[in-house]
Amino acid sequence: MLSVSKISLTQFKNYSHRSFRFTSRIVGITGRNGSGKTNLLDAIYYLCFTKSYFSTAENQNVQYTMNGFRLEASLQRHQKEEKIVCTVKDGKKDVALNDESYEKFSRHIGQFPAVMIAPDDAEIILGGSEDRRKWLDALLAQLIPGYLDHLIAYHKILQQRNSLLKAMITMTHSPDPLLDVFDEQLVQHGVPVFEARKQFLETFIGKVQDRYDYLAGKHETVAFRYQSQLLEQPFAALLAANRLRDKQMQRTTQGIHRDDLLFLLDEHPMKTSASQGQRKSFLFALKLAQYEAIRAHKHFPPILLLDDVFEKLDQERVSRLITLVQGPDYGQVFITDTHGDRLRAAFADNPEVIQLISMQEE
Ligand SMILES: Nc1ncnc2c1ncn2[C@@H]1O[C@H](COP(=O)(O)OP(=O)(O)OP(=O)(O)O)[C@@H](O)[C@H]1O
Repeated sequence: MLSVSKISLTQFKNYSHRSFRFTSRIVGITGRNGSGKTNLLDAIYYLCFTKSYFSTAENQNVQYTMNGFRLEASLQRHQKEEKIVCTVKDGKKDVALNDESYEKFSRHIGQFPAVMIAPDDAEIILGGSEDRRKWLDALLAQLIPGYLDHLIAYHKILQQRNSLLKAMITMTHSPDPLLDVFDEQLVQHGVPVFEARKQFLETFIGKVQDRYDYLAGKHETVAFRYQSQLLEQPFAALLAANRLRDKQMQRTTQGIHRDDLLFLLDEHPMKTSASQGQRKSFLFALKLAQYEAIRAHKHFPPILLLDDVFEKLDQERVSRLITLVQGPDYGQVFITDTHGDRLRAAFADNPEVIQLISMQEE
């Protein structure tokens, strides 16, 4: 079992300094709009992933006018107490587990698995292919050792290759020998990422379908289609066949950085055909299936962070979700809501299972 028992936030977003103790398996966080509920979930996410779920720019996590923040948490993992500290000061980040700083943050990912379900997740369906890759990569990084390292290396080489393609016009010598080297490295790091994505998605859809049917209370067929240029030809051949085109376009046109996922509901694209309610159910199903995949892989349940679920799902779906997360397959769950009464009522059958924390209390 993995759980957070204590967290302290200093100069993190709207928090000057505040500590919280978590004493139950289910923690309800209540408070007005803008009181910092989501920011608290994000702090927990940050400690697990060494980055915010919401903000890509680190300075957005630092309290306005300050020059750094500190997050510290005590966690229980397999009956052992662990301490994680993340600090950012003057743009420099440090992450330490039990007082030992990481040289590579990627070593931390997957050790303290967590899944966030938040309003912005709609982008996974409605946004561009980058949003879907980001979701899939965050998931696979927790499951497959080395996945993140391959992905980071791939993107670094891709950037160098693209810079070379742009600089080519001003060059007096042929860029081909250097492109050969980059291509070899792209294949070396791109193929394992492609294989991991392909293999994972083949079986994952079954889990999503189960969760969708459970939440919706009826059966509608959901499906994915993994779209990758690497399904058509081996990567090395693709790069070779498109070199001239890449030179003309001044960028790398083929590769796993172009992968996408097509989500289907009853064989129609979810993005354009599904209703808002169907999309919401699908997103929850996707995230819950993600949770289960991680649990099955790690042999212990991840931390589940549920932001504003009551605003997103109808009462019937919320009550199915609440029943599910109280079950034996789930570990520590954090749920935010603006209404304490609504949260209390949702757990009326089992009130002792939930600890309620109000943002208004200091
Ligand atoms: N870098 C920052 N420095 C200071 N305050 C910040 C920073 N970033 C965000 N905030 C503040 O945090 C608050 C938002 O907090 P959060 O999103 O956690 O609220 P919430 O309780 O989840 O609200 P809602 O119920 O509307 O979802 C806003 O008042 C915002 O101004």
